[in-house]
Amino acid sequence: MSGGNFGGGTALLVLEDGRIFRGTTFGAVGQTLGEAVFSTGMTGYQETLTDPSYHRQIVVSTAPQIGNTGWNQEDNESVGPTGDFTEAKIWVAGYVVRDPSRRTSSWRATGSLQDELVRQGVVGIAGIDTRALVRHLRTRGSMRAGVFSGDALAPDAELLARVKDQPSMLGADLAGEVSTTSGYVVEPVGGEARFTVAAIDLGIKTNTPRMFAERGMRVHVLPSTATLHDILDLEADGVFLSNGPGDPATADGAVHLTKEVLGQGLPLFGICFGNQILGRALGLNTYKMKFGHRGINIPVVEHDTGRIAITAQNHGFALEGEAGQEFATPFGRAVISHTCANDGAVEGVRLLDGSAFSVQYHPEAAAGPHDAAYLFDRFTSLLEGDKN
Ligand SMILES: NC(=O)CC[C@H](N)C(=O)O
Repeated sequence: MSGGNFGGGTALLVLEDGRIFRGTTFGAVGQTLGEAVFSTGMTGYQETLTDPSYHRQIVVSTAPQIGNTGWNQEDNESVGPTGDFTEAKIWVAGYVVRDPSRRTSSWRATGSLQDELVRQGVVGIAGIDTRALVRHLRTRGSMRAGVFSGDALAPDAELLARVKDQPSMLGADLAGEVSTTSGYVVEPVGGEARFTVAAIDLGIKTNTPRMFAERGMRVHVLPSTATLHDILDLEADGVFLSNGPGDPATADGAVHLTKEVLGQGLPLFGICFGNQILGRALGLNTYKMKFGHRGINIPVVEHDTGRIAITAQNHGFALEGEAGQEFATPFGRAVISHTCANDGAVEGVRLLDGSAFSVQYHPEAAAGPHDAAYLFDRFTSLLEGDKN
């Protein structure tokens, strides 16, 4: 299978602090704007590219060779516009790599990464010294950026002006831009549903409903605008708050809904953006991290047990708080249950009575290690009535 035709033309990556990296065209030719962030995952580029949480971000891959396994119809993490799992959108705004594979080699591949980027009009850049770029982003922090090639090329000062003209990720309200508008249902694996879960889609990854379905749950994936009435109408046994893009400080609607759900005493579980929203509903604040956590080998400590899980992560914001800190909320006492072993960032919260809990990392693990899959079992036990 051919790897596609790339590397022909000049492409520029322009950062908002004026630093410019020169490379070659990769994927679509043209212009894209977004926040430059880096991911350290050595595998799973298709899951990363299709994760709706990356909406409006230009992703830099620290893994130097990208594209070896091409593109397949199984690893998509977004749902297609018609609810079709095989026809998934690439959500990243742009893709920055060192060395794109010239050849696709996988029995699952239906095409090349290059061709899929072109088909979906996603502008990339290759031949970049990604080590230098990532060191720059670690020192200066994630920042606004643009990739330019073909007709979009212009004098540096003009490109920089375009980069600075875009809105910042701080204050960006994006969940409504990626959420399903109609809702859809994911049926339990093996027939009869043991429980019904209302999943609020703020940018949900496809593997999450699948994890519930494998545990005998019927999952109603609801739009980000869903109300408590929608949840009660379904007679849902529990509520799930998904991952998603943007600044959690803007997600007032989801925070309000979460408070209502907690007020009803319905079991609640959240992942990533969902963790930030549960935290806010419990009275915590969020902040923008310098360069965030994006990768598939990030260690997290669970304070109850001292157990460490190696986790998949993708977040640029975090909750304020200290490891093991307990605090009062209108819904009972809560605790900062998990923190990152690298930098102490908050990675989980829960109500002490066990009825609501969430994590900043990705137990659905697509891509990533499966250490944290037990959290789906914990939610299952919670729906069975066991709060521990
Ligand atoms: N993956 C996510 O849910 C990301 C949450 C949020 N947008 C952040 O960057 O922190």
